[in-house]
Amino acid sequence: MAMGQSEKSALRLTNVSKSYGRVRALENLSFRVAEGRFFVLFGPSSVGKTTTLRTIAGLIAPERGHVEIFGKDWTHEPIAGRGVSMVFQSFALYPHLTVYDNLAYPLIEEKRPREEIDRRVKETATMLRLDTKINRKPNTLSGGEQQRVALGRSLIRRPRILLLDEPLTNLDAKLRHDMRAELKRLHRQFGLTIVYATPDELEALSMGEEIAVMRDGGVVQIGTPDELFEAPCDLYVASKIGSPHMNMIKGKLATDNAALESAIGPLPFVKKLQAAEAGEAAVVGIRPSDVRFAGKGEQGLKANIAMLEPLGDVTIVSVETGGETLRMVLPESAASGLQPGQQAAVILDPSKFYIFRASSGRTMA
Ligand SMILES: Nc1ncnc2c1ncn2[C@@H]1O[C@H](COP(=O)(O)OP(=O)(O)OP(=O)(O)O)[C@@H](O)[C@H]1O
Repeated sequence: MAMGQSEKSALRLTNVSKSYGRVRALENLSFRVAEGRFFVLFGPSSVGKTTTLRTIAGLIAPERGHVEIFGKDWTHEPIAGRGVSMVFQSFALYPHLTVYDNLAYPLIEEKRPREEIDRRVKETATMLRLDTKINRKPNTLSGGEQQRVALGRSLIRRPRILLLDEPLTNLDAKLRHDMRAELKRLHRQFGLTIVYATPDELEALSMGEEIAVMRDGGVVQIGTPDELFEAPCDLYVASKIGSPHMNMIKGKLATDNAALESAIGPLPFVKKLQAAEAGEAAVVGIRPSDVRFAGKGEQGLKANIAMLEPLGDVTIVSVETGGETLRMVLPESAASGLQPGQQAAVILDPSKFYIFRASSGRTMA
């Protein structure tokens, strides 16, 4: 989902760089977020997600680059007036205050009239389904309810952009699931622009309308979940998007550039590669769902079944062939009866190959 020309940008970062002493946290970071979009910053720990959010919020001034919010350059402007609110990973509620007073706090700080505060607290509590909990203290609430109060404290300011820094990390699996749905509902209902940082692939793919995959303080690729899954720009993105992860087979290109010579044998391509050097080191990627057992009369790669992981409706089957382990995803019914140690023949569908240049990791085909 590339941003259309007609779409208004809520946020635009251009070549933002920021260091902490010798640590380069952000390096020429650029991206745009359209108004109303659920935008995810996705990447492992230390790639710079929190630093990015803090820069947008105005808590950090970058050394280089620009931060524009709704068309205005805020790079060197104060925090107030940005219309941006941030929910931190370790949200801290005031333990001695009730839910009502926790929600009211930002408006009291803004010295709003009492009637307005009362109305907005009640509105926000209803919106977050906290209306029956309004007189409780935080320590009598569940983790999910506490998280909703923290969210409410941000939303009550009516931000134009909401920044969320790994907000579900401290919740258990069931609550995370519920909160994902809740956040999607809030986003749809109120048309908020959200920038959501997470190292969790499932969160990124299930909530993000657009995802920026980050590495080393920069953005590697931006796209919808489908775009990142279908057309990863390099090995890094290919290995981070899709579960179970893509199988990667190393080798070198055959002299005619029409196959990979690998430890498991030659893997012929559907089409000869252009702009490749014969003998060049390359990697073939194939999704576990595109590996299957050979049918009767079909010639497949000789393999041994190494491990079975039943997940309910599907089973992940790991097979060993030529010193490589390949994962396959099979429907439960197709995996029943399989045993570790059994011999099998597997087929890799060449029309589903991703081919990467080993030196740069970039996608070649
Ligand atoms: N105040 C600081 N002083 C020094 N180094 C810092 C500071 N804050 C962050 N860093 C470093 O900057 C880099 C980026 O950190 P950042 O917190 O932005 O990453 P992140 O992607 O949010 O990670 P996480 O998922 O663990 O929160 C890291 O190497 C981190 O150690």
